[in-house]
Amino acid sequence: MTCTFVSREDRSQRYTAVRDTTMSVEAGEFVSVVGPTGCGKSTLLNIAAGLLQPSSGSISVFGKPLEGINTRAGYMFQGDALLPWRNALDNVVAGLEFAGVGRSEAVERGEEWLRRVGLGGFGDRFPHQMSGGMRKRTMLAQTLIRDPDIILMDEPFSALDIQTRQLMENEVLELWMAKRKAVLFITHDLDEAIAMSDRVIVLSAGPGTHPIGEFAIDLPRPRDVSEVRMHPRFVELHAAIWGVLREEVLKGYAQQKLVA
Ligand SMILES: Nc1ncnc2c1ncn2[C@@H]1O[C@H](COP(=O)(O)OP(=O)(O)OP(=O)(O)O)[C@@H](O)[C@H]1O
Repeated sequence: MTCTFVSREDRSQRYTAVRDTTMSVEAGEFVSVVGPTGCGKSTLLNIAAGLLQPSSGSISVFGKPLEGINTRAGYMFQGDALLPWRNALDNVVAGLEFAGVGRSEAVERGEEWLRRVGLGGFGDRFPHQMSGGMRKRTMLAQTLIRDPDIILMDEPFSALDIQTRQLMENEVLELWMAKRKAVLFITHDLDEAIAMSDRVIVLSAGPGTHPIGEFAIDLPRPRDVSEVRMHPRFVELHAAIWGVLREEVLKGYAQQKLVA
């Protein structure tokens, strides 16, 4: 699959973000994609979500070609995606409401999910009354409440401090271990990718991003993201993947400096 953006002002101006890329995630598999900044990671995720059409190539979901929005997927964005005028509970149940679930069932399931993400009793807080970690937990509950078969996450924890981040990574792993849904996880943090995943895919710097390495993460589960970093196999995998990623990060950085 390839994805080229055409400039609105000048249609001869084109930018091919992703080129000749084939990627698959098995049911129940946790796959991370790492790559230098601006290389096209979010573009790939938007394509998987059905928010963006590839310029050529195709996407299939559980064997069927994807047309329009990927309704089997839940999407957790990089930034703050909560509605500021809704409290935590009403944010969590928004998707159920849109799907036509009745209020009392929605509230029951919403409260259950708030408890699962450690926010039991905080349902009446508005986004501005919550910490960054609480907002992320609310977003997590909002994404998972509809029980999607595929979970798409775009650097979900990049804005958090390291302690909150590790807590949330462990929570996501725990929830994932219980349900084993397919996860496509975008991050620029190699440690996070290795600690969480079954497989790590490395993307090249753009333009024309494509996978340049793929690594099976054969670390035992269940994992604690801070402990697993001490595992000798973790260190080995980190060195091997960084060997592939390093050059691309430098290229990506040089390009950003050119643009700036
Ligand atoms: N709608 C668009 N129109 C034109 N160019 C775009 C559009 N969306 C993305 N791009 C370009 O495509 C490239 C890839 O963007 P993308 O957001 O996928 O990168 P990323 O790897 O997710 O970045 P980051 O690590 O900074 O989040 C960038 O150079 C970006 O400027």
